[in-house]
Amino acid sequence: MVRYRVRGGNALRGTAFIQGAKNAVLPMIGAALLAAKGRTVLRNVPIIEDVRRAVELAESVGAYVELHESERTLVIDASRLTSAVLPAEIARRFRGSVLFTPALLHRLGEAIVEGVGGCNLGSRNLDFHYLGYKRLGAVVDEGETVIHVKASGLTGATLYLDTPSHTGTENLIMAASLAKGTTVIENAALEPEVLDVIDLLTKMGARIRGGGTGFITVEGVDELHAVEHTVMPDRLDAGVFAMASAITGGDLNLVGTGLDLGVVRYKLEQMGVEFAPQGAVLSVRCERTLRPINIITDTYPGFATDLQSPIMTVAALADGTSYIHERIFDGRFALAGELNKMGANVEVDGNRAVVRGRTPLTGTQVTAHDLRSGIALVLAGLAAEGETVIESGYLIDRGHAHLAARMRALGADITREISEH
Ligand SMILES: CC(=O)N[C@H]1[C@@H](OP(=O)(O)OP(=O)(O)OC[C@H]2O[C@@H](n3ccc(=O)[nH]c3=O)[C@H](O)[C@@H]2O)O[C@H](CO)[C@@H](O)[C@@H]1O
Ligand SMILES: C=C(OP(=O)(O)O)C(=O)O
Repeated sequence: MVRYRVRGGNALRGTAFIQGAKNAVLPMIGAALLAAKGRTVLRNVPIIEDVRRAVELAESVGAYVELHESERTLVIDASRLTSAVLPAEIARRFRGSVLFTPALLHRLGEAIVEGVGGCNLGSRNLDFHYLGYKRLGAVVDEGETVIHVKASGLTGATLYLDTPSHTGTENLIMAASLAKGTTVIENAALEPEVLDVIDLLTKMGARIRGGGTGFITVEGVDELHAVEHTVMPDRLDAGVFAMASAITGGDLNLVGTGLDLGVVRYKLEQMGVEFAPQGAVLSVRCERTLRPINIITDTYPGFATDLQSPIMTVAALADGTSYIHERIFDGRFALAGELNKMGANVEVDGNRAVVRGRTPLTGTQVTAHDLRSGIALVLAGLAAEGETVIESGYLIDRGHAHLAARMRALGADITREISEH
């Protein structure tokens, strides 16, 4: 059991180093398995539990993988894949496991998916993935627990996503990259991480046009080769550090190549947070009482659902009533009950929440129900009086690298503990 212990009241000051993006590196590990020769090198890899699970999963299908933690570098040799099975005990522990299917399909002619994990956020369907594979010529056998996808070569087709699924877009681009002929993906996801994956695949030899337009065309090629790529910075990690600066009255300099917080920055500015880009560094501070905010989550370039829980904590500390409308997932308000235990006043009605601030927060024992509610509780702990103990800290470690050490370096009083129970 991992738990985080936070004693609130310290302002966070200094330079925060933003990790590489979880939601870019996971599809990249899946993409590396498409290369039948050579070694792929991924740099700026976040040392998070999801990456460790992805390494285990890649090894379980026969890839040779080196994770050089202090160099934040992965070396992946997928020249000898030996198993088409994505075993339940690893695959059920992270969502990114879904991104291994295209490589197994192309390299071994089948993928046997024993399970897919990820944050528990209500329904998380995969129908767009499987419908897409079918339209490319695969046979998909959806059993009670195991899904078997088979194909002796894929052929390009026109695909349409009902909503622009993030991993769905990545999977269908990977599947189309080695298919015969042209594939068109309509209503594709626009997320920057998807564009970073397209950059990697393009370096590998894939022919992909239209990234970022919602309308992607892929001309299939015969093979993809192993290359080197640097993972983009994690805008969710950056958003969390910006919020930590804001709610503690701190002053942080965020460092992460080409960091772009988009709408998150504008929403925090509406709340009174000041951002000052200084060349490659983004400074964040807040010297005034926070104003309340309205948030509607959406696919990119809308407000990212993954920062909805963290901004709920910020809203609880703002002076007035904030409104949050969650439009991506139907079960992403598990944070509300935990925040209320700390003294917040959050009322949930379906996919809408009303946050009445400002209420003083007091430390107590709380539970992370998913990665982002976990990090939102760390934020609450930083601003609370007394000690906050956050159970189920593994969920936080799924997505944030060396969190306690990075926050301690900025003045936070936070420790990460491991116990038997
Ligand atoms: C590893 C990774 O990149 N995870 C991210 C990815 O998850 P993930 O790719 O799983 O999220 P999707 O964009 O696919 O899902 C968004 C919504 O679409 C629905 N849907 C999706 C696919 C499908 O085939 N059918 C369907 O109905 C889901 O049930 C959900 O309600 O995007 C989410 C939304 O930005 C983020 O919260 C996750 O951090
Ligand atoms: C929902 C998330 O992750 P995953 O899709 O990996 O479960 C997240 O990062 O908040």
